Amino acid sequence: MLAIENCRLTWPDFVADYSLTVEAGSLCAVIGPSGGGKTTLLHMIAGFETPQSGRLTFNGQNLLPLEPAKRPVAIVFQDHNLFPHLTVTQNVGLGLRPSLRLTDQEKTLIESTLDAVGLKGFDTRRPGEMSGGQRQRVALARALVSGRPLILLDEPFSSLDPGLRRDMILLVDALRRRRAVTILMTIHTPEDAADVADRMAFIADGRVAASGPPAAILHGSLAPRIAAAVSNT
Ligand SMILES: Nc1ncnc2c1ncn2[C@@H]1O[C@H](COP(=O)(O)OP(=O)(O)OP(=O)(O)O)[C@@H](O)[C@H]1O
Repeated sequence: MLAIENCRLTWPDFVADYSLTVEAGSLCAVIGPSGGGKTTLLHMIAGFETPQSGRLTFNGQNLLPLEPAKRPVAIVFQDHNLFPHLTVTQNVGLGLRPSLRLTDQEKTLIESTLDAVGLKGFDTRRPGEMSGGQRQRVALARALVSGRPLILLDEPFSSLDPGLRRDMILLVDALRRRRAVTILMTIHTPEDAADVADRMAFIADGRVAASGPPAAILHGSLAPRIAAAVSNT
């Protein structure tokens, strides 16, 4: 289980105080108004931001003393951070070995992961030769090959058209079931994830204002705030 207890971050114009639990192996969609603190939450879990107080554990392990590379966490950014001069295999290989001196076993793992995300045969392509959706699949494959059990997706599919976005969310759902990973995904279009997420967390003003089953969040007392947040993004 991912357990975030009163993790507090303070800047001159923004204060966050997060509390949230996410069961291991589940998919939690993080929604809320722009500037509410969704990305900051993911950055804190990944170790890019350090809370002044609070507790952050994953399956009982305290993450706070660990630098980002040592955390059991892989993060996929909206702009996917692929290197344009590297092939698909090399970009994914960076998730395993930054030196890119890949063993045969690692190359096989990359091949099977590319297959799992629907990119069989794309291994020698470069990002510039692929569509936006295909590039996001490469970034997803890089996170998956790392073998890290907690995957954070920060608005990964918002630049895709609605049909493709939905396909990608279904792919994420299938992969997390097959690989038993825990996923936190920020999303501007909650309805895309309503039937696949186990949990939805609504974040505003640096706090988790509510979390629970998607139907309860989307149709509960927060519905007007969620509708306003979605229409403003
Ligand atoms: N390192 C930092 N220094 C100062 N302020 C920061 C820092 N990191 C985040 N913030 C502030 O935290 C607030 C929340 O930003 P965040 O990016 O987490 O929101 P968000 O909900 O992800 O928004 P969006 O949906 O627009 O991406 C913003 O006001 C931002 O300026």
